Amino acid sequence: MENLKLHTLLSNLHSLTKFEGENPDIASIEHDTRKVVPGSLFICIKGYTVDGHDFADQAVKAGAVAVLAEKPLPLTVPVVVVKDTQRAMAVLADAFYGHPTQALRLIGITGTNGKTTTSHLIERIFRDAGEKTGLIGTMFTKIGDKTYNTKNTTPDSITLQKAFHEMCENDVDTAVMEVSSHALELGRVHGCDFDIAVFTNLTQDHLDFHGTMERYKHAKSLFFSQLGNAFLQNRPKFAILNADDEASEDFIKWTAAHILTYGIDRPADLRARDISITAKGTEFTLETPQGLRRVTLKLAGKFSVYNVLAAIAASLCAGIALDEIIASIEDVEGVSGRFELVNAGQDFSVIVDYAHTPDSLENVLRTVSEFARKKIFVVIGCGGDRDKSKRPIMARIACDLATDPIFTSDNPRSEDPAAILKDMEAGAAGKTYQVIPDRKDAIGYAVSKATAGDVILIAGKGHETYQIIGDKILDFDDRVAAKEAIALRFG
Ligand SMILES: CC(=O)N[C@H]1[C@@H](OP(=O)(O)OP(=O)(O)OC[C@H]2O[C@@H](n3ccc(=O)[nH]c3=O)[C@H](O)[C@@H]2O)O[C@H](CO)[C@@H](O)[C@@H]1O[C@H](C)C(=O)N[C@@H](C)C(=O)N[C@H](CCC(=O)O)C(=O)O
Ligand SMILES: Nc1ncnc2c1ncn2[C@@H]1O[C@H](COP(=O)(O)OP(=O)(O)OP(=O)(O)O)[C@@H](O)[C@H]1O
Ligand SMILES: N[C@H](CCC[C@H](N)C(=O)O)C(=O)O
Ligand SMILES: [Mg+2]
Repeated sequence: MENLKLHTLLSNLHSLTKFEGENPDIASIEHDTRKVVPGSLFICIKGYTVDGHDFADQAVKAGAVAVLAEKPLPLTVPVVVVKDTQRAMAVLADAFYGHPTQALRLIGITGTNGKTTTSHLIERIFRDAGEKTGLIGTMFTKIGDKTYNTKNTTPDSITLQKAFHEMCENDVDTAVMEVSSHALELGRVHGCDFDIAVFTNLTQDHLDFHGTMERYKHAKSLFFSQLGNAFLQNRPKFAILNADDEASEDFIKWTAAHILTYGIDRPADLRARDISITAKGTEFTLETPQGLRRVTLKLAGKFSVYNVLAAIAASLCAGIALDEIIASIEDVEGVSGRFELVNAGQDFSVIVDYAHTPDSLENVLRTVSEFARKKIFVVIGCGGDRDKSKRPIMARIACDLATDPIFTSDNPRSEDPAAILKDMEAGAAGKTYQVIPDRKDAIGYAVSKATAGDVILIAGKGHETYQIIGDKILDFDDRVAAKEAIALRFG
């Protein structure tokens, strides 16, 4: 990146009060002292844990040449005071990195479940169509063939714009990203010029953060109401909405973008009918304005059909040919940790899945029920420091839809694992279940009890390769734990 003068950078804020202080070169912008280098502009953010203003002097010691804050600070470098540093950070990040999303086709996916899966499907279609792609989401950030670890599903605005900038430098044509409700609420995607905004569904999660389903829905709706309000011929904006989810009815009213709907149960522009679940996956007939096609997926369940419909709709809006899209989709084997089969020579099925909400757990267990002929074991926990009200609901679903539910731990974080399990048990009064707090033991128990033809669903952690207990991040992978347990039993 070329250095920018502080005053030039600040002009992007369009503040009515002109900053008259010194005008150093800005080499980088950071909100985290741990990333500050000589020449950085440090932005103070009031966080949920600490206040970035308390770290400003540390930033200066690390080489920051200017500070953006919400109050005057006694520092040796210029301090620019704004009302809301979080908001200013998004504007400055976009400007510092050269407004990268204006040079990319940007596709975002929001919704409670299915964001990662749908984003991976879309990325695959565009790659097969010969485009260079970028991907940002829960599992990683990918630019061309390089992948980077991510902390958040949707990163903060600086990390985000930096990734987009790198995409532009690497000639990426299309960037596909997950847009979480937290990101929408906290303005992490302010300034991102989305071309296509996709909605998967809205069901219960994250009530610890949003408070009510209404507020949660409102956060999701921002994605569509903020989508380009100009009818540009060269860059039309599209909202891809799930006709079977009633939240879409409001999103349709609140967006000015062109709308394409998809669905199964209700009329939609793209509709799947005659769905049949086969041993190898799912088949359905696709109705589109461009004709009918029979589609054969290697992916399981009705919920996968929704993700596929959303991906097809987004790709059609970008002008990719329907038959090309279907060829790509039919070739997809699956997404890591989503309904992933673990085969280690055992005579029962073991499935690792990322279901960690009531709706996803119910969907995935219903899908299992469609082919399971004998017992269904489910190993399930609920995350610590996350929505407590979903715990009893998930436990009840596990008891209602599996024959052998086993409650265990899933990233207890700062909470006592026993207390989380008690919250779960409150939803399972009168039902039969086991409680095995150690996740490895819980998986071992299910594997030791399963017999030929049974199914074990290990839910909640999917692709995760860790278990967070207290402030320790321990190595843990459901797929490895299952394989080890199978090896122990069958030698
Ligand atoms: C609740 C929430 O969203 N928290 C996010 C927030 O953290 P925070 O407010 O606790 O930050 P903080 O630690 O108080 O720090 C405040 C400021 O001081 C700075 N600081 C702090 C310490 C230090 O030594 N030096 C320093 O400069 C920090 O960089 C920050 O600017 O800002 C951080 C940096 O951007 C985020 O990584 C962090 O996400 C945490 C890890 C998190 O768990 N978030 C979850 C709830 C979340 O956002 N989830 C959604 C996905 C949900 C889904 O997919 O279903 C997501 O998009 O990831
Ligand atoms: N369209 C869908 N509707 C309901 N459940 C789904 C759907 N797609 C996937 N799921 C279920 O949700 C789980 C998580 O899927 P995925 O990772 O794609 O969602 P996500 O929205 O990215 O989740 P997160 O917000 O945690 O990143 C899957 O393992 C599956 O059980
Ligand atoms: N994006 C979700 C992931 C939850 C995954 C589950 N394993 C847990 O830790 O609760 C969250 O941060 O709430
Ligand atoms: Mg995700």
